[in-house]
Amino acid sequence: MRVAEPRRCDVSVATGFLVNGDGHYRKTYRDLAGLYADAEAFAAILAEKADDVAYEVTSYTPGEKTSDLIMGVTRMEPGKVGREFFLTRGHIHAKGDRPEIYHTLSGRGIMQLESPGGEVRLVEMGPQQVCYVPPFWIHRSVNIGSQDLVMFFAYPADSGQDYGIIERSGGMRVRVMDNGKGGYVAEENPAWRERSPADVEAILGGGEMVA
Ligand SMILES: O=P(O)(O)OC[C@H]1O[C@](O)(CO)[C@@H](O)[C@@H]1O
Ligand SMILES: [Fe+2]
Repeated sequence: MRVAEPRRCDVSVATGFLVNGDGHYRKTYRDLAGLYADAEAFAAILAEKADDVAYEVTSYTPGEKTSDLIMGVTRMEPGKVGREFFLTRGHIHAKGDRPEIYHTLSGRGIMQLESPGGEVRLVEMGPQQVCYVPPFWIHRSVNIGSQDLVMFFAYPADSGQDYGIIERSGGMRVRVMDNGKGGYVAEENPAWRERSPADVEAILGGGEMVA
């Protein structure tokens, strides 16, 4: 068996890019339709900057196996839709037992986590703090600061992303909102629907998790 070549990439914290990677995608505000609670405020953002970049990901994918690690950098703009802070779409890994790490390089964020059973964890993320996202947690990042949120991430290359799990439950269970005092508050999402025990079991697939 031939061994893979090492790869050196550079992280540009200032631009929020992984330099010398092999992947790059952008999400515009138009791409984020349906994620936010305040439809009127979202329409106003679309009217102003529908095709501007809301967040972008530069990455390096060395292979496709469980034993390959995709690594990259996510850069997310600061801002709010109404009182709700800007966020990534969020997903669970299609292979749910795959974990992920996120290392915050700059900005202030929340790693918003939700277990299949509906438990919620909000992990505050500042520079040089690393969040371990265990297997089976739905995860999304939220920019609660006034600057770009820049995070390095790594996860097994065969993880995949399942976005439907959030859509099917009417969004994530809480929304991270401006508390009007320079901080955030988690508010219940009234549209959220609990997953059935059968759904939860299908997601966990006999795997183990703590929460
Ligand atoms: O894939 P989403 O939920 O739009 O969010 C993007 C973030 O998640 C990732 O897909 C990694 O799991 C990164 O590309 C980035 O940190
Ligand atoms: Fe992920």
